[in-house]
Amino acid sequence: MQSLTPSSSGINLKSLIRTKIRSNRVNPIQPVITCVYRFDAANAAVNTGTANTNSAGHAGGSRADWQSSCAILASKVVSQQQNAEKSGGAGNITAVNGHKAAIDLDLVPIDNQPKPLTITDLSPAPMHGAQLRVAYQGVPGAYSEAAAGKAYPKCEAIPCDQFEVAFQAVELWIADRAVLPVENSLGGSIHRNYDLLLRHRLHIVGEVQLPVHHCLLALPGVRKEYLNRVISHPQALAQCELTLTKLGLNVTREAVDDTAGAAEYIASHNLRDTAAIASARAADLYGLQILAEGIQDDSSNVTRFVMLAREPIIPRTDRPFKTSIVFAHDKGTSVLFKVLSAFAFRNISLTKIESRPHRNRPIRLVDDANVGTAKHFEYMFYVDFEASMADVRAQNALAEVQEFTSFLRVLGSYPMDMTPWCPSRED
Ligand SMILES: O=C(O)C(=O)C[C@]1(C(=O)O)C=C[C@@H](O)C=C1
Repeated sequence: MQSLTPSSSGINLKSLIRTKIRSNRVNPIQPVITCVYRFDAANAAVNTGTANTNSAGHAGGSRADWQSSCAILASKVVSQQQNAEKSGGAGNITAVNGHKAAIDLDLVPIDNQPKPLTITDLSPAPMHGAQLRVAYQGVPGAYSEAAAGKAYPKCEAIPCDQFEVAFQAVELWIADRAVLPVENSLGGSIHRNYDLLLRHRLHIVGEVQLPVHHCLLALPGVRKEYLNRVISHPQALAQCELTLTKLGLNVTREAVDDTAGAAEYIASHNLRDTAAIASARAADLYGLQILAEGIQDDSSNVTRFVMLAREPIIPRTDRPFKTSIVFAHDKGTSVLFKVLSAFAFRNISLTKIESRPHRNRPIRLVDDANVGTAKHFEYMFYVDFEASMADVRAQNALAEVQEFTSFLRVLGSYPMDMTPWCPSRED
């Protein structure tokens, strides 16, 4: 797997998306793309567009915004190629995604004029080669990067500073897939990603289980006794809570965006009183020494990641599949019991159930006549079950669930990660 840093890619993904978010400053917390079912109370507008459009046209993300992003991408490619030409490249007119990028437009015959870029031109594009571009949250050396490599072994991994940016990178065709953590065997669910799955329109197309083997990292020559602070991702700090105490460290714990980012921060700020909890690969990448290995409180520490794409995959029955759904109801507590029994009666095992408060975010429901109404629900329920949507049992179960619930969405039906994993070092 290749790791693509913003500078080496020539496209600074973070700043590209930040510029976009900044230019949409009216409502900065809104994602660029909003979900079809979401009612945006703040803007008193109903979003009825597809993933890339927003018919309400509010600052959150219009088609024009999306097109301007494509234009930024395209112009970056043109300028890169022009620079290459200036520094000794061929003097010919260069082609970008099959389009002529002429330096002197006046000299180009009319039928050779550049054609507008289309969605197909942008993905997969020659500028990225044939490699799948996979967005993950964190910097190189993060466990999410390792998960991206496990999910798509030859991928070009694209670091993103936030989970939301990874979602947007796929929606804006900057990446082909995102690989994001949803649950850890010690720390539990990563709630943010559950909320984002609902707000965005991406589909779960796979899952990977990654054994997470944490190390305590510090600058070369630093000893444990010198430490008064340990920094890492909040999940990693939680996963090592007991071991840090057992190691006799009298340290404060501080949360940062990701494990490898913590390692990088120590190295770049030359911090001799601070250690990071991160992977052995992060130690290699940022020139830190490993003070202690395997410091997670449970040797079989594993994080489950989901793979996300713009399009769903076709469910099959020739191998074990899992299906993830989210639903909401407003008819009292017995509904949850009925929903769960729809699976129990058909011998379908549930592997996960998660509830998320949802009171302040109305959902837009569309009826058969395509009339939309905004509705408030107390909770959203996320359920994973072991069956494919191609399996008639799953179809019948969901037909029944639909009768009991007011909102139901299939997040994806995808092959289960059956690879055996052991609590040994992965990285
Ligand atoms: O910080 C990282 O390295 C990550 O990839 C994030 C993350 C997480 O969000 O849970 C992933 C796996 C580990 O459980 C710890 C942290």
